[in-house]
Amino acid sequence: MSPKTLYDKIWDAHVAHEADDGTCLLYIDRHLVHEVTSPQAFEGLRMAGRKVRAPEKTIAVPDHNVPTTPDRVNGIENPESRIQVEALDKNAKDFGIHYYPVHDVRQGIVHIVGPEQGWTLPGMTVVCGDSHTATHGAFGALAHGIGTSEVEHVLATQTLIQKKSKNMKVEITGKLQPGVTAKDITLAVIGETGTAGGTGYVIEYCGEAIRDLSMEGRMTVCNMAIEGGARAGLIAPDETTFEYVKGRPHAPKGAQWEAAMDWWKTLYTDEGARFDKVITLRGEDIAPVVTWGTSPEDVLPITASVPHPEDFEGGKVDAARRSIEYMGLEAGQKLSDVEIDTVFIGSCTNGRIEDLRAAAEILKGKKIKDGMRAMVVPGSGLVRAQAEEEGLAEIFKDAGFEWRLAGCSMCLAMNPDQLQPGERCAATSNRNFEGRQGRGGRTHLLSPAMAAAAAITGRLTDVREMM
Ligand SMILES: CC(C)[C@H](C(=O)O)[C@@H](O)C(=O)O
Ligand code: SF4
Repeated sequence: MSPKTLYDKIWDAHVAHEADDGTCLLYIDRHLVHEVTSPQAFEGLRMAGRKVRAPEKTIAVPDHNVPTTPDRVNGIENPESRIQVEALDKNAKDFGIHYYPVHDVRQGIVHIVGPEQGWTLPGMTVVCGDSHTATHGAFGALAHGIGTSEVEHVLATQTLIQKKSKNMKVEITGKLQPGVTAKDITLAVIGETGTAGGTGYVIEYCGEAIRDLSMEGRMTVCNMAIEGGARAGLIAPDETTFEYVKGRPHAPKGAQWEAAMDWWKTLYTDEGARFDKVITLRGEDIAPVVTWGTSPEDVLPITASVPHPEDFEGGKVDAARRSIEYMGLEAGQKLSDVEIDTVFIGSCTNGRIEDLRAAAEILKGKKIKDGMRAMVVPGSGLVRAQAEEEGLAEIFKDAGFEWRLAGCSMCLAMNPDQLQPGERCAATSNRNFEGRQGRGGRTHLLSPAMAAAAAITGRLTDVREMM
């Protein structure tokens, strides 16, 4: 048998049918659902008189629209948001799927809840009507976003029509320097490949620096595969993965666990398997980074300066000029001189307990800059509870942060957590598009530790100065 990549193996194990032109019908193991991209899909089923094919493999949670203040128990004020969340409440009930409603402590961002509850397992196919489904690839699962019509198709059939992508390897060799995190890795990779570098590929991340990451760090890396244009990102499962999964509410148990492990242990890229594209970065060369523009590829070490548009080539010159103008920056200005007024710690990229620990470590015994608006939005109710138990919540509150309830929040500002025009935010999320965090708002992407450092000084700051 010819050697296979990890992606090849998972793909081959899930193809139910292959047409002559290579289009495949892929079996789907887990379907995650949130309130934004599912209402029409359920409505389609209803109109056709169909049921959800595998309700036991379908998991829903409201996250994008939910307010994160304690008064959310009184309901959602914004009518559009309320309609979407209420539709999910009703659809979950009518179709009998697993559901974590707003008042459930397990509620949170779908990509944090899935792994936390043990729904996401190695070797699975995982889909969701959401681009950051790539997160689940950290378990060695083939996980990617789908559109609303595909959501309906998966609900009805538990299959998806797909063509296979090409194989890309992103290797991070060696060790990371102090102050450098999974977020810096994933941003640095996009800085290298650009937002289109992964188009048409599924990325396998590998190398010592990836192996050394915790599961949470691996989720951060895979989360942003989509920002690099890839269909999905994945990491071969290992002891770190198995240990994380074991004992989670929906993970297999007893003999089923043993059987699962037999399959999971075969999930690696065979010696000699062929990749269509390979990128290698040295872990030692990665610095704490920050974005300066309005695309995730606009990334530089915090020690650098805002670039000059002329430094770019072709169409990028104009894009850089526009980015710098929108961001209210000046070419040549030191990034560490850029003043910020808002800090957002949260999102499916960096809203897990280790992210909160990393930020709290920097904030301990310190205060945020006068006038700064800073908030921590834990990725799930369970992350929030854990942080309270560990005393992290107190550290954040003592420093001057708002301590919120779980949801997507200011990552994309579909709920009331928004930037005002001209406000500038250091954010641990994954997209810095124009107006992403509120119309006219400006976003700098960075790691949780870097966000904490910026909250204290009031400007983009090299976290290594505070360690
Ligand atoms: C709302 C949803 C469809 C969207 C996505 O697909 O990613 C959102 O989660 C985002 O991060 O922009
Ligand atoms: S936290 Fe942000 S990136 Fe993640 S699913 Fe929610 S809106 Fe999308």
